[in-house]
Amino acid sequence: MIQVTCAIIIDQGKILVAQNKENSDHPFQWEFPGGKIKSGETERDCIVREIEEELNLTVEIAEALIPVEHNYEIKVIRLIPFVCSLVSGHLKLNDHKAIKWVDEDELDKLDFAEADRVLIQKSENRERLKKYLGEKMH
Ligand SMILES: Nc1nc2c([nH]c(=O)n2[C@@H]2O[C@H](COP(=O)(O)OP(=O)(O)OP(=O)(O)O)[C@@H](O)[C@H]2O)c(=O)[nH]1
Repeated sequence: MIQVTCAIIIDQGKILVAQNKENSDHPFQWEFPGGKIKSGETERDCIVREIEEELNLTVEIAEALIPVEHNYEIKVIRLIPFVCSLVSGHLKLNDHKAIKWVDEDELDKLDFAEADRVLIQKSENRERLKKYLGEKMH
């Protein structure tokens, strides 16, 4: 099983979602940015590193959400989510086709990678997310 962290970055009540490139495993689908945990690395170190690498942003972890496991047949992943706030940085798209900031109700309309859909549909994750939405985190 591949261990993958992802960041649900919330700023001013909106959530950052990232679109995969055409040549990725899930072309044009949306996901939360992140990536595979390197050996010897903590989950928390991994997500902060990945967001720097992929988006050139520094984030701070607010809370861990509940991980989900998903079998894509070609691979099984454990997706480990963290709610994060923005600290600094100028956004660069180093890995993705696009990003956008969405409201919570838009999450259900996006064409997400399957693991991400399971993640956001989990009622406990949804409940935990709500407390960061509609308010500024700083
Ligand atoms: N980052 C990320 N990957 C996800 C999500 N959902 C999901 O199914 N995945 C899958 O999990 C795997 C993560 O791999 P990755 O390519 O993002 O990780 P990485 O940056 O460490 O990869 P690399 O160093 O091998 O290029 C991919 O197969 C990706 O399709 C998600 O929300 N975020």
